[in-house]
Amino acid sequence: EKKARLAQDSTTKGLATCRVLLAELEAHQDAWPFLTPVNHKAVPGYRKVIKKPMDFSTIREKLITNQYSNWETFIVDVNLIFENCERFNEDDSEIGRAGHSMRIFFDKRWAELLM
Ligand SMILES: Cn1cc(C(=O)NCCN)ccc1=O
Repeated sequence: EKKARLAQDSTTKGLATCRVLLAELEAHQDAWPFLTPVNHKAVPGYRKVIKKPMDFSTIREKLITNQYSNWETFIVDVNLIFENCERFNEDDSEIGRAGHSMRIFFDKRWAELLM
C-alpha cells in the first residue's frame, strides 16, 4: 500500500517503475507481435477495425519524450495493446495466445511492483 502510494505520488518514481516494467514486457518471449506498430499494409482490415493502435515501441517513445503524466496514463496504453489484440485476433491463435500470456504477465508484475 505504502509503495503504491509512493509510486503514485511522485510521478518520477511512478514513471521509473513504468520503465522497469516496459523493459520486462519487451524482453518477454511472447512480446514479438507487440514490439512495433502492426503493419496495416500487411494485415488486411487492421486499420479499419483498430481505431487506436498501440505497441511497445510507441510506449517507449512516449516515455522518453515525457508524454505520460503519471503511471495511470502509461497503464492505459499498455492495456490498449491487449484490448486491440483481443479485438482483432481469435483467442485460439498464435497472436491471440501471445496477447493473453502478456496480459497475465503484466497484471502480475504490476501488482508486485505497486501493491
Ligand atoms: C498485434 N498484432 C500483430 C500482428 C503482426 O503481424 N505482427 C507482426 C509480427 N512480426 C498482426 C495482428 C495483431 O493484432
